[in-house]
Amino acid sequence: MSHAPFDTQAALQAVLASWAERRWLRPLDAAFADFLWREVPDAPPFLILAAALASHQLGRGHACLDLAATLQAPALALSLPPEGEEGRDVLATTEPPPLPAEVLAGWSLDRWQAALDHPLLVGCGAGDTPLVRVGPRLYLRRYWQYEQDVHRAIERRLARSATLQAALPLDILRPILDGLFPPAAAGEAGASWQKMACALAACSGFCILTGGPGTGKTTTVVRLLALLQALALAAPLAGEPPRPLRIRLAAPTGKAAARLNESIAGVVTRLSLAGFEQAEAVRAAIPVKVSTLHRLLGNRPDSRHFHHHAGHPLALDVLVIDEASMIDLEMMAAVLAALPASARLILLGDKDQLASVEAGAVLGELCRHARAGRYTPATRDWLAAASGERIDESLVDEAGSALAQTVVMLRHSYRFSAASGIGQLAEAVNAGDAVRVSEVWRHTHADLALLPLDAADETRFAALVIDGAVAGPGANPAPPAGLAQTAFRYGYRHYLTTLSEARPSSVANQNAIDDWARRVLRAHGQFQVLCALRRGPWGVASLNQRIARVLCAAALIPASAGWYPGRPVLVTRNDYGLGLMNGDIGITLALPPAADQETKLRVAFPAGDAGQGIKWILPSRLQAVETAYVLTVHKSQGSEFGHVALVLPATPSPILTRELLYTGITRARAFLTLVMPGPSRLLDVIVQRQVLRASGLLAE
Ligand SMILES: Nc1ncnc2c1ncn2[C@@H]1O[C@H](COP(=O)(O)OP(=O)(O)OP(=O)(O)O)[C@@H](O)[C@H]1O
Repeated sequence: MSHAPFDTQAALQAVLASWAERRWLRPLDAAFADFLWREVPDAPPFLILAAALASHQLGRGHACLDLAATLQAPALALSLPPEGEEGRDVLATTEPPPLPAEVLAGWSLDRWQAALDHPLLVGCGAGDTPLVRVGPRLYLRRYWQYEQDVHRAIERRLARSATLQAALPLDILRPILDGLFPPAAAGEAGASWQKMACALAACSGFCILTGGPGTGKTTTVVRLLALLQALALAAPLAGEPPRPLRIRLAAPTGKAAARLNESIAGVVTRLSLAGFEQAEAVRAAIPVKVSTLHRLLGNRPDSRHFHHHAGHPLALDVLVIDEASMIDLEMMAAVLAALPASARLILLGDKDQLASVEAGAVLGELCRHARAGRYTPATRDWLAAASGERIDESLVDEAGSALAQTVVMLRHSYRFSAASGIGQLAEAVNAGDAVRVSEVWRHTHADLALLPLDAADETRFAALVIDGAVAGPGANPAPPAGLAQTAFRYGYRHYLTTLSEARPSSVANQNAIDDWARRVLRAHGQFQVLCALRRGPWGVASLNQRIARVLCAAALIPASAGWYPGRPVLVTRNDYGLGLMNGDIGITLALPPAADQETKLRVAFPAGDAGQGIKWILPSRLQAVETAYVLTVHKSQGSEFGHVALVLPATPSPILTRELLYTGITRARAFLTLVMPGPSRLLDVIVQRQVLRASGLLAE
């Protein structure tokens, strides 16, 4: 009996066709396979299979196909069958397609790699083959190139560290650092890491500050920018007059840019620069405007290319990118290409969050060893002299890479105290520790609730979405009276009543109208339902409809479909014409009628780049929006809300991973309700499942 009954062109074409028909593969993946077969009719079937799967993996965020992982656990590595189709036959009339495990049965890594040995189609480096194989990783050429470009560009920047360090005399650096981190703050847990981060970043062309929510990434980067400006103003390069550095702040999405825009001005204003020689000049030289990466690079309509690139670099000295976990490989390559060789790149982000949905989990990959530190003895000693802080010996490693010397993980959360349920839960989930997760639920926390919810339990569902209420049998545990802080536990009633009660009576005063929109948007930010999946009864589509019905039945909104006042919408595609970015959230408002006119519906969006402004858009101009009573955790990245109700599905799915749960939990600023329609052991399964993105960024 043949081990591989699918190893003929006809058999494999039938497999790929059946997968494409079921949407297990994207039309693009199947078309790629067809193209290769047309171009090279004698290509081995398992080469074509690998090519189609490499394309499929790209669609799932992997930079390449990991052949070894695919052979070891095909369903897990490929996430096939996809979400919602596990274990059931959706189209009962047709024969179920063969599973990847059946197709790959009997194949070894050696044999698969040998099948890929085809010089016309698969190369092993530079060349013009459509595919590139590096060991067990198979790439589409473009993504191999991006990975190479990113790898090399980072190495080049890291190579400047020694020169930068040598050019930075400690007698200049140390007093500035001590001024930015006065001893009182240095005594607190975590402050020393912030100080060390500034020291390391000051002498590197590339650095990463990673840390969970509220660990002080923004605070630290503002101090770092003050340090860099103070150095530039005090000790200019030989022969040059002192000039402030040209610094730009950016974020991958409009939402993330808007959030940093909101916070950074306050942090800069509050920054204590007592004792600084040119304090106000330093402060004035720290920018407070944040743009999206697309805007910074100058996107060109209908093109993958940007206005700024290696041949036309950005005119800047320092680029800070916040929420860097959302940068995909292609964007990272574009950013690095457009940066002048002398510019510094500083990435801020939470390495444990979900990565971009596009291919490449760049930040996660670069921070793979951040927890372990891996600082060399030389770094330890230099840091001790530069900052007065000592690294714990467990984080020292003689063999630490150049990259490890410029990655700093901030380890203390200033937002969540040691007693915070959200903080403890996030940590336990992040550590993949199911026992600690159940331990968290055994205690009472003022900021955490667990709500088991039956699909048919309309009353409790309504209480949650309208008033943020968590009550009834099984709701665990109710905060004791002394701890209850109901003030922040809003539901959607909060923004909907702000909408009706704060509405100006006349359209004449634009300031009053804008102010009303700002209040509604702020109130809306106090509560958000999140979920994991798109499909099924606990997916985004059904939950959105269900919530609209509940709010309509409570007379909080006038309709549950179409455009109506109160409808929150999420932008799902960048629209440069309207200045809206994928992920932006707006609220539909009925403007008060001007004389003789009808009420006009407009959607109010925070203007983002312009700070506190409001953008008013006619609903009919919004081509790519969805109702946003519920967001997927993926879409919620880069946003935070006062109270988050995180709804898990009733059954496991490959989408449910530790990173997803962690990202969902950490979207909550003040209160988290975890809604569990399924058994509590589902949490254990999720906590133990990690996203492993195939990549070779650190593999060289
Ligand atoms: N060294 C410190 N001492 C005291 N408070 C601090 C310190 N660093 C940060 N904070 C406070 O902790 C809070 C969170 O800080 P910050 O916003 O800088 O964190 P972040 O990591 O950028 O947060 P986010 O997860 O929202 O991006 C702020 O209120 C800030 O003032």
